[in-house]
Amino acid sequence: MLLFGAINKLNHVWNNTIQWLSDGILHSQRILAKNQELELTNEQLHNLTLIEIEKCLQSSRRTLKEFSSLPYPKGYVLEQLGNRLIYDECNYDIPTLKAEFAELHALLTDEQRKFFNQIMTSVTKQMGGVFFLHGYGGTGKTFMWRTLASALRSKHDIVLKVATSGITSLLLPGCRTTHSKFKITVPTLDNSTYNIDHDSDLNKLLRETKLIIWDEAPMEHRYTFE
Ligand SMILES: Nc1ncnc2c1ncn2[C@@H]1O[C@H](COP(=O)(O)OP(=O)(O)OP(=O)(O)O)[C@@H](O)[C@H]1O
Repeated sequence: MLLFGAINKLNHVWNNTIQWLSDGILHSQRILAKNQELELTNEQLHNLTLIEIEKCLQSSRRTLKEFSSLPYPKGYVLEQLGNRLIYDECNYDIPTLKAEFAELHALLTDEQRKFFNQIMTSVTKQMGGVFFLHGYGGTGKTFMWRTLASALRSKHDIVLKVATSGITSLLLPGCRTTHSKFKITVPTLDNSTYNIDHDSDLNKLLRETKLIIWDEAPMEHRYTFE
């Protein structure tokens, strides 16, 4: 409504809807902080709600600063909010994921189950490793990734899903292209490095990540892996 200028008395609407607008903020902050006992004051809740609105506006290159009758989130809350990338990757509906995992896991074929167990063992024991899963179209690769992702995400673990092409990225929920996610330089040369700052949110996200699922990996130039 803000984007389309559909509200006249912004302040009035804000004051009368804040309790609904802020619904769920505490829940998502508890997930982000990995602390189910976390409590927030009303002021913090209001600020976090404003940050959510600001985030929506910024995705359309707009900002709350354009709306003088609405408060603007305070800086200290912005700092407290933490890493937005990690927040976004943790902000999943856990009961839905658990149900999805139970459904998919029960359907795995013996071959899929073997791969699933192998990859899950490597992740849970933090052994590291690279697994290359290939097969003809329709043999269940995407099905496997969905099972792995729901297994880990339902335990609050971070799984990044990336794909080489934009088309493929649309097939996997929450998926991004590798170039967008990892800031891979274009063109990618033999001496290129990922454009990720040491102290950046993305760096912290990658260090927290348990599994990266890279769809259509053979379509990528070998320099992007190296
Ligand atoms: N174990 C399974 N039980 C039931 N259905 C399955 C199973 N494995 C795969 N499928 C189904 O088979 C269809 C094809 O699987 P999927 O899309 O995962 O294949 P794919 O290998 O990723 O194909 P492509 O390479 O074309 O992307 C999907 O509808 C998927 O839900």
